[in-house]
Amino acid sequence: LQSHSKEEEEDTPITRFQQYLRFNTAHPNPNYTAPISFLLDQARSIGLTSRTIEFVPGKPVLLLTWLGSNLNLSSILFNSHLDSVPAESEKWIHPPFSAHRTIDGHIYARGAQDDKCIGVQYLEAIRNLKSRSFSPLRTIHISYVPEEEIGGFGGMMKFAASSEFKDLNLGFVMDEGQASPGDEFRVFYAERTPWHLAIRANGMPGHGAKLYDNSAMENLMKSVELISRFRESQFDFVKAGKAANSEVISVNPVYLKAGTPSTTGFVMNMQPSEAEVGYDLRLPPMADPVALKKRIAEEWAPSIRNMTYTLKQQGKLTDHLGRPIMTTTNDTNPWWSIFKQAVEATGGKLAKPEILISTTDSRFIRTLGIPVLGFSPMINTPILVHDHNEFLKDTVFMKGIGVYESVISALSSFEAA
Ligand SMILES: CSCC[C@H](NC=O)C(=O)O
Ligand SMILES: [Zn+2]
Ligand SMILES: [Zn+2]
Repeated sequence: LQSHSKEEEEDTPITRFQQYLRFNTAHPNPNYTAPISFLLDQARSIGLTSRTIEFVPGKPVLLLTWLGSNLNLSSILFNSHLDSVPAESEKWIHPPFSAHRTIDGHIYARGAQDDKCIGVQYLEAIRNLKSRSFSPLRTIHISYVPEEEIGGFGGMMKFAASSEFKDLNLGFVMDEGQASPGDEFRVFYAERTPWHLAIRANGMPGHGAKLYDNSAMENLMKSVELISRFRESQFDFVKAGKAANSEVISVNPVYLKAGTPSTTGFVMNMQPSEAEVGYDLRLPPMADPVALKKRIAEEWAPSIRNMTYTLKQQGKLTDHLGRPIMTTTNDTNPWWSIFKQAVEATGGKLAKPEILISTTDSRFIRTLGIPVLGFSPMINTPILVHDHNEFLKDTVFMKGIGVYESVISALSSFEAA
């Protein structure tokens, strides 16, 4: 593979994307300082004002602004996160922070799709709009937040609850979406509620050779089987084509903890007195959380089998009446119509709006009653979020800039509401 060394010395949207990708912002030790100083340089060269706010020490939020001509109108925000999930370097074909560009234009990096692409595309779109002397009616903000990948609690959760956020007077927000393997752009209007469930079993310990009832392991495994059956029942809806992955409840085991450690591994002739399993659960907006809680208490972790559990809901996805929060995607929401037309004006097509399978920072903004659409303009691209060998093709990245030019100019020119 030949590298594009000559081009990489130049300053182009692609090389700026590569530069941004080379900052290692992966957990557990994301470097936030270097990418923010890079973004500040970009903002200066484009002519955007900037502010850095640290709601949590060492976890900066960067806010860039292009003032509109009518300050009475609500403003619009384009959000992305600075951080990434870890990458297992040795399992990648190109190092995850090299941003290596192959001869056929694939740019490999952790964060290439999730979600450093949009962070740079927003800026490049604005750079182009400015060079065409476009002038926005509404103020345009761009935010770069930390900690999204670990729940947003030290990032967007704090930002969205701040007076600084309130003062932005936002009417509409765009945040990350997901790649589309087909040729229609995907757009997201809601998310699933994430729950972290830990189930513990307690029982009499005993000799490894003895058959007896109600050991911790036996009881935990009973629950694991029950949960697997529930998981299958949900997955069957998906496999039968009756629901999308994001429209059913997912429950996936993420850790198992049991056994009595020894110097060589585990004590083999002891049945332990404690065992634990952890699950990642996701509830679509139409699921009944009360019914699921009942199922957990009565079937998955019943006290009559000496079981206990802890359930942690990762942020609220309901309004003050307990209703799930979804952004309207029909003509009663003018922001939706403008967005849709702006994408179509570039020759693009939008797929049927979806619920996101995972969770993003959008939930903290939707709970404030502000409409948010999740969108990352990547078509004909495999979905590689959190996977090995995450990449984005240069041509796809460049087309996305054009899509945002259309979207940003249309939304910021919207006069009513
Ligand atoms: C528990 S909220 C964590 C947010 C995270 N976001 C991206 O993957 C997710 O797991 O969906
Ligand atoms: Zn993301
Ligand atoms: Zn992610």
